[in-house]
Amino acid sequence: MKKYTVVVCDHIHEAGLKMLESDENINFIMAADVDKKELIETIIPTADVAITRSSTDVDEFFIKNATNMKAIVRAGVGVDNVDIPGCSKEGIIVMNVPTANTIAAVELTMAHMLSCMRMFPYSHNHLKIDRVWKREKWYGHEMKGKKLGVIGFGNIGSRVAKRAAAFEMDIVAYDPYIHPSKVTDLDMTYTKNFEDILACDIITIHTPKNQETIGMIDEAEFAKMKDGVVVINCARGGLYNEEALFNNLKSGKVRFAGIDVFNKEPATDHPLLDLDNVTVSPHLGANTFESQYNIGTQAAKNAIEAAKGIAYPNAMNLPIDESKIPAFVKPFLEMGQKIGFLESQMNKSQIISIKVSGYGEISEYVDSLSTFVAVGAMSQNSGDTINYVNADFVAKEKGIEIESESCGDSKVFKNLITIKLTTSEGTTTISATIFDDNVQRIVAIDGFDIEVALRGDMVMFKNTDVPGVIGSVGTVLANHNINISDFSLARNDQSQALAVILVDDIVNEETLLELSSLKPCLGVNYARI
Ligand SMILES: NC(=O)c1ccc[n+]([C@@H]2O[C@H](COP(=O)([O-])OP(=O)(O)OC[C@H]3O[C@@H](n4cnc5c(N)ncnc54)[C@H](O)[C@@H]3O)[C@@H](O)[C@H]2O)c1
Ligand SMILES: O=C(O)[C@H](O)COP(=O)(O)O
Repeated sequence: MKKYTVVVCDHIHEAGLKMLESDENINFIMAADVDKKELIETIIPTADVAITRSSTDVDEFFIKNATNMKAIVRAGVGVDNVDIPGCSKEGIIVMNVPTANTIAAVELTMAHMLSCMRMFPYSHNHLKIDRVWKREKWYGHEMKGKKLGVIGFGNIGSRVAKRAAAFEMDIVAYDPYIHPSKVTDLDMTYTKNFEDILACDIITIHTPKNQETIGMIDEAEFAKMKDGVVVINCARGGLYNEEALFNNLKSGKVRFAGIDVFNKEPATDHPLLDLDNVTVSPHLGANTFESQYNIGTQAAKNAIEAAKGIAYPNAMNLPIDESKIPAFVKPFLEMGQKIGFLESQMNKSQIISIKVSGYGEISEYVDSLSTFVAVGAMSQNSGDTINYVNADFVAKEKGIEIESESCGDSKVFKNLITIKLTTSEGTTTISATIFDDNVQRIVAIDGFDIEVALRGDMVMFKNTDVPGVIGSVGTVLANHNINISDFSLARNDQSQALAVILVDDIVNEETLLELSSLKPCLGVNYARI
């Protein structure tokens, strides 16, 4: 029985571990407490799938050692510590578990907000640790009537806003990537002007960490804030420049900050910890029993499915999200891959370019289609190492140009794809469609209108259009004991003919040579689909 190795690199809920343990196809290794260098050097090379969290960086070192890896499941949301392009290059699919910890992070954000407004941890410690009862020291501020600036109105930001609205706060949201109605439908203010956020009483950030958002709030932004502003970060360390945050907390410009995440974690020696106007937590946004149960079980399920090649839920680097494509597209993708494979066999030399054109509704999906065609075309030379994740990278590395074009409607077919493969020795162009009964059909090869199925062993015989050719070709094949299952013929206006012959047996070199030595022959190609 085939066994797949799933390595768990960080702690996940026991229920998830049990799922892995009880699957008979899974060889499961719990490596959360293994030193990271040892993990990567000795265990990662054996893994088909790895489950990670923010404590395991999937960086160049990790990827270099992930020689057997098919997929990585990030048991949580943030993938800022996963080198996604690096994984794509090696054909590793990256998945996350996007919404399972949303509520946990939302509620921790509210906890920090309330703590900052009432200095709660400090009054708590004053009484509990120092045993001082000094109520006049701990005047807080109310949330009601204050302006809350929410940066990033996704799963977490939008829910923080709803909870803050229940505290009767005025919400201003900044998120250029959503439709404003997502905010205005909730009777909140949507702004495209970042300064509106900087003018708020409390600012909370909920964006991913990427090149655009790192240091999004720096000295210049702090300078524009209200004196006595409160800032919260339960998203990712570094979204507020930490040095600027420290300076502005120290000066009192920022009255209080609630911080769950740090640029470098673990952060036990961070300067922010020396200040007495911050509430801090050690990256606890996802740490509730409910959320960890949900994440652990979903991550385990996804890892098992990915290991077995069944599904890749929430894959971030596949060319297409299968759950979002209409059913009619899938057979075209499959057929595109087959045609890429066929053309690369018809024209066995260095591939220079691949051009994919789509007519009809399929034209909206030509980009995804071109990836599938590239997988088919390159698999002839690259075998197992080519897949949908790395095809575009490998093509680029090999200097293969991939082009896709969306054309209008086809004059004849509801949907039509045309794939042109250019190699150092010539060009092959095939057009194909899917008939209503879901049958894949080639409808043209190199300018010949010919209807052919895409299957099995195919001999393409091109000749000058003179009498007797069909008989001669049939005789050669019969002499070699090769049975013909289908014979299609087309002619062009240059007195040439093309026969596509589907045969039941493998055609060897000797037979192909004999065919090409027939007098009217202009070329013979053979492909196995
Ligand atoms: N502290 C924790 O333990 C914890 C837990 C869960 C999530 N997170 C982090 O919280 C953040 C938000 O997670 P989510 O689940 O809400 O993600 P999400 O993808 O649902 O929402 C992110 C939102 O940010 C917006 N955005 C992106 N770039 C932006 C920009 N430049 N300016 C303004 N808005 C921008 C996006 O349009 C999106 O609406 C992520 O960084 C995630 O890693 C932290
Ligand atoms: O992005 C996330 O999902 C959170 O930051 C949680 O990270 P963690 O899984 O390392 O706790």
